[in-house]
Amino acid sequence: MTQYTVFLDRDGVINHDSDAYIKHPDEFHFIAKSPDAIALLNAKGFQVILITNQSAVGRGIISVRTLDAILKKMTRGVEQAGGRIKDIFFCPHGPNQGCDCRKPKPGMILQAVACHGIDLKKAFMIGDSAKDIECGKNAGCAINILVKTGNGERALAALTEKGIVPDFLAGDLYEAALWITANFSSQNIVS
Ligand SMILES: O=P(O)(O)OC[C@@H](O)[C@H]1O[C@@H](OP(=O)(O)O)[C@@H](O)[C@@H](O)[C@@H]1O
Ligand SMILES: [Mg+2]
Ligand SMILES: [Zn+2]
Repeated sequence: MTQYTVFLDRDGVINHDSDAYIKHPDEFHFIAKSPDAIALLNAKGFQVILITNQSAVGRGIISVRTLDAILKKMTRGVEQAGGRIKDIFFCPHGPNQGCDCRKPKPGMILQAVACHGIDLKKAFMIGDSAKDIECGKNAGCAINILVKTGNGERALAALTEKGIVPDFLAGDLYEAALWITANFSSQNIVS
């Protein structure tokens, strides 16, 4: 039976975001209990996959090498808390490059589905921006959760404007993980 999957946005969900981009590992700071949230999801049988726009690369602000160092710091912190991120998909392109992977396009999620045989009826997307929720919906994730950290409050207003309602609104990633693990177990999310 295929596993449950939680797709996670990075900036504003796992770590504090910056309007000036996260340009160096020293600028990467976990949001409280986000590593514990990933460990909790794993402990209950949910695999976690990262889906992140990193236009700072395409804008020439950081190199892929620096992005890799930032992601390694994130992965180390998650593993120290007993969690594991199964795979990382990032879009390095700028908004004007017309790629298929930049959220809200579903490309990164569809790539993950192809790589890992993911059942989207058993998949969640958690993000802090409207583009994360739209990405999850565009890909066909069963449950799309907005967190209030990062851009969350602005995103809620933007989504409401568009008539898009997240399936759940959580204070932060840890609250989202508590809700997921309390409400979903072995049956499909969408019958
Ligand atoms: O939240 P995720 O997808 O993990 O990453 C978002 C980041 O790539 C950056 O995305 C940028 O948007 P533009 O890409 O410049 O439109 C801005 O929102 C930055 O504040 C933010 O750090
Ligand atoms: Mg974000
Ligand atoms: Zn892209």
